[in-house]
Amino acid sequence: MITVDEARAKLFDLAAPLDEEEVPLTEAAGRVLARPVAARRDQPPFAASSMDGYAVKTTEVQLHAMFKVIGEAAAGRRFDGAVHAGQAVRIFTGAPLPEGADFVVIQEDISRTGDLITIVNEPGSNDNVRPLGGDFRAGLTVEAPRLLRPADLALLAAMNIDRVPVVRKPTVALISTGDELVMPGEAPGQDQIIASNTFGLKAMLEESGAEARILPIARDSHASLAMAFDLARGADLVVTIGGASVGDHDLVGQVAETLGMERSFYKVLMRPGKPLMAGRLRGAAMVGLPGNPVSAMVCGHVFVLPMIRAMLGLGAAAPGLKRAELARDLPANGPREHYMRASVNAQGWLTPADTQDSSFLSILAGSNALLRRPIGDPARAAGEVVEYLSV
Ligand SMILES: Nc1nc2c(c(=O)[nH]1)N[C@H]1C(S)=C(S)[C@@H](COP(=O)(O)OP(=O)(O)OC[C@H]3O[C@@H](n4cnc5c(N)ncnc54)[C@H](O)[C@@H]3O)O[C@H]1N2
Ligand code: MOO
Repeated sequence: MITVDEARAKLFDLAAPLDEEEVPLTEAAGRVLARPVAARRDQPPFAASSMDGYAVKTTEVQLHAMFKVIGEAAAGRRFDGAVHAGQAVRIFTGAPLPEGADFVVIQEDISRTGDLITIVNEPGSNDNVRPLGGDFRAGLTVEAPRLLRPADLALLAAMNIDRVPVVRKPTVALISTGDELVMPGEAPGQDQIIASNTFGLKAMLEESGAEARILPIARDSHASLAMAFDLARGADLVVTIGGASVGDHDLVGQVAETLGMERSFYKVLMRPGKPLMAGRLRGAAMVGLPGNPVSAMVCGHVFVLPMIRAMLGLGAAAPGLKRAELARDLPANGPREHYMRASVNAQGWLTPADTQDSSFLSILAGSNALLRRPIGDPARAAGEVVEYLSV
């Protein structure tokens, strides 16, 4: 058996970064920028007023000074002409500063009678002018790879980028396997349960930028599993759930190998998640998750999400760990890396759940952390600092 880190390294070998595609700016949120893009213009493209007021010459700005208003400059409509000594142009926020003017006196500091204005309050030294290119100059680049957030989209728009090169979304085919499973909403037979893992995994994967497709449940037979693998053709990653262990009906590995799967590894020193398998099948990465619902979700966080990030060009990295103080004592850990369901409160105290059964989804859903206990971790006392993964 290999360690969690060794398994993840092997999974990264199966998860090469995908190629790029171009999408309209409106569809670029949450996507990963594939290569640097450069601003097509200066912003602002002219010296602009940052306030509503009057544009004048700095040298003439002083308390009680008087000016004649000779025109108006609004956002989108500049004043055609120049400001000379003793003159002012009515100006609004965002308007280009007229030629000859380099200061905007805000209207609160002005008294106006007809075409004449007087500065009635101390105007201060702030010129209320945004210089040309003050925000950015043409050629400024947004670097890649970068997960595009709302502020990035606003910046790209201002840069006049209407189509954005992004990394293609990894497509994932999710296959639940087992004679005991029915889909949510169906009427289960006496010995049946509802397929749950696929739904949790689909949500998890899509939150991370993949596109996941839930395939029909595969039954515990060669023919049914082979058909499911056929339906998965075209996906970048095929994820099976269940049938990974050593029972007579655990056929996933066997069937995948008959179809040509080159195995990368089987079984990891991990709890839950021991019977994890992975390989390459028909040009796609294949990951076989254990069927126990919590095991499948934990493996999703520890292995599948890092693979998705690698495919998105965000690098091959383990999920980030945070630190908290243990709220109670814990016995020594055994020979497998343990991911314990736990809750971290606002004060930073982490309480492991009393029940760690790898099939209890109610416990997982009530947790916000997976406490990571290294192989052979000694007993820990309340108050010790431990590492966890936010979930
Ligand atoms: N003799 C041994 N038995 C088992 C071992 C072992 O080492 N020796 N390992 C145990 C561990 S650990 C795990 S984890 C499970 C995983 O087994 P499989 O991957 O083969 O999973 P199944 O047997 O198909 O199912 C396990 C369990 O999960 C339920 N399940 C399966 N798929 C779904 C789904 N999509 N949604 C909800 N629930 C699902 C299934 O009904 C079973 O109850 O093996 C242990 N056994
Ligand atoms: O490895 Mo299993 O996932 O402990 O339940």
